[in-house]
Amino acid sequence: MTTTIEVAGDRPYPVLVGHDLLPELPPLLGKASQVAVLFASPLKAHAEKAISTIEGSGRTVLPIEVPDAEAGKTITVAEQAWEALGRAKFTRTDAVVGVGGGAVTDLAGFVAACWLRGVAVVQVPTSLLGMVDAAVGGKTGVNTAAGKNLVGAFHPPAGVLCDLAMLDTLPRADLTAGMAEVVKCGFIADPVILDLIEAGKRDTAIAELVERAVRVKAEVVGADLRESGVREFLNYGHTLGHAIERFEGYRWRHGDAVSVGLVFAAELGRRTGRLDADTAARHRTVLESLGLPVRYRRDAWPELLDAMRVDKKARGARLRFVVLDGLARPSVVEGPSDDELLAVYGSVAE
Ligand SMILES: NC(=O)c1ccc[n+]([C@@H]2O[C@H](COP(=O)([O-])OP(=O)(O)OC[C@H]3O[C@@H](n4cnc5c(N)ncnc54)[C@H](O)[C@@H]3O)[C@@H](O)[C@H]2O)c1
Ligand SMILES: O=C(O)C(=O)C[C@@H](O)[C@H](O)[C@H](O)COP(=O)(O)O
Ligand SMILES: [Zn+2]
Repeated sequence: MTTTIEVAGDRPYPVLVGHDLLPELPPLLGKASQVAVLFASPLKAHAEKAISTIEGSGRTVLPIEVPDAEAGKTITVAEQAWEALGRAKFTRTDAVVGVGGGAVTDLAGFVAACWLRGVAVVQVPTSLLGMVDAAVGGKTGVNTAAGKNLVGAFHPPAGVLCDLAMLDTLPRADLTAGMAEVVKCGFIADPVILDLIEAGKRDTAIAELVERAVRVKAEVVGADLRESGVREFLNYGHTLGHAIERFEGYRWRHGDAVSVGLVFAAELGRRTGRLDADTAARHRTVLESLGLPVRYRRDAWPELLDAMRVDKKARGARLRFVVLDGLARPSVVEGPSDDELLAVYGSVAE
């Protein structure tokens, strides 16, 4: 069964969740006569199926293979893709398709957002994290030495195909990392997600978990594409998470870093008197039960604090963190002192 979740906005678009969704791809490509398909080598087989489906609709395909994972999410790789589009004389009615995990869909979206100031992109996420988060919502971008996703654009896709069959080839560690964003959605908006995971239904209820997490994301980004309000809540756990990713030179999985960041944010909520101790402790328990990391290096703190200062939610010198006032009640805390933050870091430091 295929479920369609509509994302509202100036240009509403569908997110399809189900099996064998590639036949749904051509109608999302509009008037494109050329379609660039961005993919990394582990997804070559999946990309080839997408390519033959697009070719079967009478369009010309430009396959663009990019480096895998975060190694592909750079301005250099984006530039190489733009050069390829230039050589192919890609026009405004042509389209880009991203087939891959969140790194590839972020890159594909960014390439599409900038080419001729914006051509259509259709996302075919192949990782759990890509399906429940990265491919939905139109945040696109690349990493730089200064920090995670600091260069990018808001560019919503024309459609998203979450083909659950693709998860069969996803390495277990990447599936686990994706669960961190699913858990995030559970804490900020939909506690049934947490109940399902605690009942041990992570694998048997994967379709329901994906759908629930997509609905959380779709509702938020449909209301606030450009993150002027509620969209910040999707950044729960990310202030420290992104700092860890930078500290690790983008070699840690995003979801793993977010997992540590979620425990940190829960503790910040508890220490500032907003969140009850049981809900704070529940973060650690549920993430640990999934095999996600909940601790990080004590000696990294000065660099992590420095990295958090370029977080997009910061305003001037004031850091801002998403916290919980209770289960499914996200809010923002502004300007905690460095001493307070260090004390909170003690709860995840090892
Ligand atoms: N734009 C957004 O709103 C948003 C949201 C969340 C995360 N992100 C970004 O997404 C990225 C993380 O995404 P990710 O966790 O998917 O990591 P990833 O894209 O690095 O993929 C992880 C690994 O899994 C492989 N893989 C993916 N699907 C596969 C499949 N079906 N079969 C076999 N291998 C497969 C990839 O090739 C890669 O080696 C980060 O860059 C993060 O910043 C963006
Ligand atoms: O969609 C959003 O908004 C999010 O914050 C979702 C996050 O899971 C995601 O990692 C996002 O890329 C982070 O955005 P950033 O603006 O902090 O780079
Ligand atoms: Zn994230």
